[in-house]
Amino acid sequence: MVLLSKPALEQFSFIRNRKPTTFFSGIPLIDLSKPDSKHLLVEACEEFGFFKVINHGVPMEFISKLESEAVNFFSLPLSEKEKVGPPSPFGYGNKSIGQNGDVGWVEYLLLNTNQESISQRFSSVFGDNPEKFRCALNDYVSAVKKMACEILEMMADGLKLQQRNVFSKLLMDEQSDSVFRLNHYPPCPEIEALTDQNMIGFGEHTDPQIISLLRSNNTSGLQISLSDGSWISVPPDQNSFFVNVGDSLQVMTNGRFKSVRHRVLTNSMKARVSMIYFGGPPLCEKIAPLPSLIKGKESLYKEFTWFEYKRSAYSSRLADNRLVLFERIAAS
Ligand SMILES: C=C1C[C@]23C[C@@]1(O)CC[C@H]2[C@@]12CCC[C@@](C)(C(=O)O1)[C@H]2[C@@H]3C(=O)O
Ligand SMILES: O=C(O)CCC(=O)C(=O)O
Ligand SMILES: [Fe+2]
Repeated sequence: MVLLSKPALEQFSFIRNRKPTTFFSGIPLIDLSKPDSKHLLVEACEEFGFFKVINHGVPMEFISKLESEAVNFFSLPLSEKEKVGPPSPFGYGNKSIGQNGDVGWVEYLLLNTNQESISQRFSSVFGDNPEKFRCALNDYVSAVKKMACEILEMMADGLKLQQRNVFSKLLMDEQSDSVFRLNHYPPCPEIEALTDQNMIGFGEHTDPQIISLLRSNNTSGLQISLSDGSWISVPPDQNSFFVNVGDSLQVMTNGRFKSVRHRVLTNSMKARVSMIYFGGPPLCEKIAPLPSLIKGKESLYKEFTWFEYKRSAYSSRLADNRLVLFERIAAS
């Protein structure tokens, strides 16, 4: 990324009242090796829509290999990276997020998890060994998807649902519309010194899918919003995964689980590199509250297909509440 002139800076958002970061120590910690974690997991999804996972089973080798491929890619000259951009919606993006005017201090690669299309489009930038990137991606995504399914099955158990694969089967489906994203947030010490504010790397939003699994290097920046609207900084941990409840899971649990609003502030000293797997259902899948989670209550959402939701998401701004369109108006 290149440094910007003052007028060019105006397109970015900043956070005022810059204070030294204080990290929140109350993020729920889920140990996947303990079957009893299912209760903690349900509590975490109800209170925060967010938690940290240890003993996740993803080999460190897979993580390091993909991270190093990502670092290599982002170190290429801009002209090379732009050969696989702009994202439509997949591909390399720089500062622009989505198609509707959102910008952040970030560059990224947005991919669908269909390996065929990745290899074809990316072979030019991955130079003499595109296979290496493809393998690293494949190993990582398969391991993370497995973890996502385990977590979703523990959630179903914790919710006492009869069908423990009610959520995970959507990710396991061949047609699952899952997405993978590599984000790079370069440090920007000059800009932050000039303005004495933190820049927004990735503006506030909720993830539309069912579940997102995020792994970052040891650079801070991720913040989540609590139910009172305050923002808290998540202590980075390169050995763990962070999990977000997505909008679709909020709907399927009839609002019992909350999709977490989150954002990323840039770190003025260190680059942040994150890799996120967004587990989504097939496009034709009907998303609606599960009957057993409505019992005795009102259904809070109308039924819609993932295709309908996604179409509406892609015409929204990042910070929009995308679920309002699908809420049922309570009968009075
Ligand atoms: C501004 C946008 C970017 C986004 C598509 C959208 O129109 C609204 C949702 C955004 C988001 C957030 C989570 C990850 C992501 C890939 C997704 O599925 O929805 C992004 C989309 C994107 O970056 O294209
Ligand atoms: O890069 C991060 O740490 C989070 C980014 C994010 O929330 C997203 O890509 O949806
Ligand atoms: Fe996100």
